[in-house]
Amino acid sequence: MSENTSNLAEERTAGPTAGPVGTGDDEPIGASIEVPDPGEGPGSGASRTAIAARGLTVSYGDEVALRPVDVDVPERRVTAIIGPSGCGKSTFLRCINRMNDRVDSCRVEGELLFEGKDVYDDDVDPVALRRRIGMVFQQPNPFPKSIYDNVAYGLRVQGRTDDLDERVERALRRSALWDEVSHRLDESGLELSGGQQQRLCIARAIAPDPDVLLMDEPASALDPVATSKVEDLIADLAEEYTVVVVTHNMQQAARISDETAVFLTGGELVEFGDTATVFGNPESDRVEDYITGKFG
Ligand SMILES: Nc1ncnc2c1ncn2[C@@H]1O[C@H](COP(=O)(O)OP(=O)(O)OP(=O)(O)O)[C@@H](O)[C@H]1O
Repeated sequence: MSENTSNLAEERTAGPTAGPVGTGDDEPIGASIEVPDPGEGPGSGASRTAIAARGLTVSYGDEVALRPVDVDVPERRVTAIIGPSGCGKSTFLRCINRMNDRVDSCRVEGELLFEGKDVYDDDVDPVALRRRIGMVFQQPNPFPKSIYDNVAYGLRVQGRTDDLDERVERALRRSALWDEVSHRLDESGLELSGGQQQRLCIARAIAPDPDVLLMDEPASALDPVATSKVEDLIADLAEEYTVVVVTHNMQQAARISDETAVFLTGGELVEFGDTATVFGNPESDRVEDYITGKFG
């Protein structure tokens, strides 16, 4: 994993993290969710904590969006965040790399620790933080630049232009896009299909080699084939990165994640645990009602 978090305060770099954040409608809840066996999953095995919330509370003006949240997100695993519309999933995700800083009315209390350091400490540079915690949004949002320049963007901003070709190729291979674009790297990223654009955005996010990848409904704007490719990719990425993914789609959460956090109305984290247990044998009756479609 990476060097000490103290460099969060030292770097002055920009990452390609900005972009539209979409919100979608809840997808219909399927009658049956295939539950993996406990211990199965993309990144099975003991893992240390990468991100921890301690009494994390978030309000927009007078409206409380997250009630005190305590959670430990393990390193190099896929953690899914599920829950009904408006329960604070995106708010939680955006706390992790301080995207909420951009919202004037947003007030954050409590602690959000990344490798033990509170990301809201005064000496943390949010831009340096976002270099280590990349983000992918619901709507694919490539820059109006070539495929190559999209992937190279964050590296160039950081002045890391040595071995640029190799780094771009590696990110595109890691995103399962290289074979489809290697012969047309000079073409605009906007000319790719929606699913390819989303994998390009993933390549752009991982090219600067972050530790964490935050994904806000990364497949909800995609067709089933493209969704399946992105799901496969998410599982692969957990070999190298800590992945936190917000999804409305419970089947998807069950398929791709090792851990699942269930937020319910009012911004309450009601259950967090390994995905097989959360879906197969939840502790909370409210969570059981939610995942079986009795409300939500
Ligand atoms: N920029 C904002 N300004 C004011 N209120 C906001 C803002 N963003 C979110 N909220 C409010 O905070 C609450 C949580 O919203 P959030 O987008 O985090 O929920 P969500 O679970 O991700 O919803 P969805 O599944 O619909 O995307 C909602 O009541 C929402 O209206």
